[in-house]
This record gives sequence, C-alpha cells and structure tokens, in this order.
Amino acid sequence: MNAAPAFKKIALIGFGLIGGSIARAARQQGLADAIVTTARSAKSRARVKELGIVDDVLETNAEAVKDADLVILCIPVGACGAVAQEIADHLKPGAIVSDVGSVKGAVVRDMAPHLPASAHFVPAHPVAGTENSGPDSGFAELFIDRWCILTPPDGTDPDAVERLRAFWAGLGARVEIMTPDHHDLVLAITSHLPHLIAYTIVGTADELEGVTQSEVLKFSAGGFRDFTRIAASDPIMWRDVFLTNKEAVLEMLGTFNEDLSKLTRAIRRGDGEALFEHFTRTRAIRRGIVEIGQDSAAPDFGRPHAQLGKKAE
Ligand SMILES: NC(=O)c1ccc[n+]([C@@H]2O[C@H](COP(=O)([O-])OP(=O)(O)OC[C@H]3O[C@@H](n4cnc5c(N)ncnc54)[C@H](O)[C@@H]3O)[C@@H](O)[C@H]2O)c1
Ligand SMILES: O=C(O)C(=O)C[C@]1(C(=O)O)C=C[C@@H](O)C=C1
Repeated sequence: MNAAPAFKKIALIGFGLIGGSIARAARQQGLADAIVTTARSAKSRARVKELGIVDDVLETNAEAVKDADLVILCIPVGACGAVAQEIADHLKPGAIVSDVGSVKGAVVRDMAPHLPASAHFVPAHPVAGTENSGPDSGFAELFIDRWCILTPPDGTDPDAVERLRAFWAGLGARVEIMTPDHHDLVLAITSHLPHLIAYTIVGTADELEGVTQSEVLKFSAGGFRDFTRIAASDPIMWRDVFLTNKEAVLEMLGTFNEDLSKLTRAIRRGDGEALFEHFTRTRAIRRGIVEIGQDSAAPDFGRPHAQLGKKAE
C-alpha cells in the first residue's frame, strides 16, 4: 500500500471493463482517497453502487469531474469529443485529463480543442482487455505486466505525465510513451487487424452453405474457438476503432491482403516450400513472444498485489 494516495479524487467516466478494472485496482492499491464514476442508466448506477467499489456513482459527467485531480474517460473512442466538451467547464484547474481509448490520434483531435489550458491532457491506452464489457466484467489484475501507452501532446507538463505514469505503474502496467500516430500504426497491426480478421472469419463460417450452424459450434474447439472469443468483443467499441483509425487499418490491410495472396498462390501451386518457410517464420515469432512473457497466459495474476507498486517502479 502506498504511503499517501497519489490522487485525492479520481473521476472515471464510464464503468465498463476498463473503468471497472481501473477502479478495482486503484482501490486495492490505495491510489486515491476517493473514486467516483458515472453510469448512464438507473439500472447500471444501481449495479455499480451494489458492487461497492467506488465512493459515489453519478448520473452526469459534469457532476463527476467536480474537484477531481484525475479524470479518465473510459468510454468508446467515438464518444470522447462530446464528453470532453461536456466536462470542460467543470474541471478543477490543474486536473489531469486522460482516457483509455484504443485509438489515439482521433481522441487527441476530438478532445484537445475542448479542454481548458488549466487542465493537463495526457491520453493513454492500456493494451489489455477481454471480449467482455459492462460493470461486472472488470478485474483488478487486468493491467498487471501489460503495456500502457501514453501519448502526451508536445509541451505537456512533464509532472502531469510522470504522475499518470506512476498511476499506471501502480496498477501493475509497464508504461511507454509514443506519438499518437505511431501508436495508431502499431495497434492497427497488433490489435485492430486481428479483430477485423476474427469478425470476418466468424461471419464467413456462419454464412457457409453446406456447413450447418450446429457443426460450426460442435467443431469449434480448435483455432476457430479463439476467433469466436475475439469476435464476441463489444460492437460499439470496435465500430468506433475502425471508424477512427481508418488510414492505418487500411494501410495494414493492404499489406495483409498482399501476403494473403502470396499464401493463396502457394496453396494453388502446391508450393510446400513456400508454405513451410512461412509457417516456420511465424512459429518463431510466437515462440519469441512467449519467451519474453508477452503471451496472454504469461502474466502472473496470483502475484501478491502489494508487490505491484514495487515491481513497476
Ligand atoms: N475492451 C478492451 O479490451 C479494451 C482494452 C483497452 C482499451 N479499451 C478502450 O476502453 C474504452 C472503454 O472500453 P470498455 O471495454 O471498458 O467498454 P465497456 O462497454 O465495458 O464500457 C464502456 C462504458 O462507457 C459508457 N459510455 C458510453 N458512452 C458514454 C458517454 N457518452 N458518457 C458516459 N459514459 C458513456 C457505457 O455506458 C459503458 O459503461 C474504449 O475506448 C476502448 O477502446 C478497451
Ligand atoms: O484480449 C483481448 O480480448 C483483446 O482484444 C485486448 C486488446 C488487444 O487487442 O490486445 C483489445 C483492444 C484494446 O485496445 C487492447 C487490448
């Protein structure tokens, strides 16, 4: 447990997978005196209150950010601009404003113009998640040993960046800083395209004539099952990701389609050597990821939480 909480009051706008996980982890690690959140429907507010993780659950975003030292938007990327506008006049001078969006260029473009000069805007993206959403889906261990990427605009107060870095480190994450454009290019290939492929393949299997729905379900114990998990991810979140990271995704999709054509040709021509060479190369990549502990099974969720802050410092 930290000696003194890093923040007096944290406001989490949205209490879904990411907002709920931040609240649980920040609470466990003692990173704030008070944590408040917003939930839009009466039903969600009642559920979040029942969970008993936060100090207050408010209906409006403007009410929630009052007196908060750290405000984190944990909502779909496409909603960030309108919410920045909603909260702008209610922010405490000196407050750090951040987000967790999977796309950074669009978030910076949509939020920055609305925020007052007295606020410190430090966009962030924890590269950790699941296919689940909603107030019950979060868990405190989500960010342990996962990356959190910060994309502060040029000229951002270094103290604000450092405070947010320390906050994410306190949640268990490894923190890296990059530009929004670079973030969006990297994530287009490592996260956005894999989701598009999963959404495609599951839809394709579903529409196949000659293969019944029950056969798709029955024989989905192998590779296809992994795709169905990813394809179960939140439709609003992913609609917004593809609408807002259009250029980078289309660029990566172009390269992907060229590579797919090469493999298609190798299959058509019976070119076993080309297939073997390709699969050998990709196997080595997977083994490299496992070796450096970046596969999904690697994080040690059993590690005592009290050690998190120490390890991440
Ligand atoms: N799910 C993941 O794996 C993952 C991982 C990292 C980052 N992210 C990013 O985190 C953000 C939130 O994703 P999530 O998975 O927590 O989604 P979620 O659906 O679990 O939660 C989103 C919450 O935002 C609320 N919300 C939507 N619009 C709002 C508005 N205008 N004002 C207030 N609240 C609003 C919803 O009611 C919901 O409670 C997204 O930007 C996403 O790109 C998601
Ligand atoms: O494991 C999953 O379910 C995820 O899709 C998590 C994942 C990812 O692609 O790695 C999804 C989107 C986020 O922006 C960050 C993490």
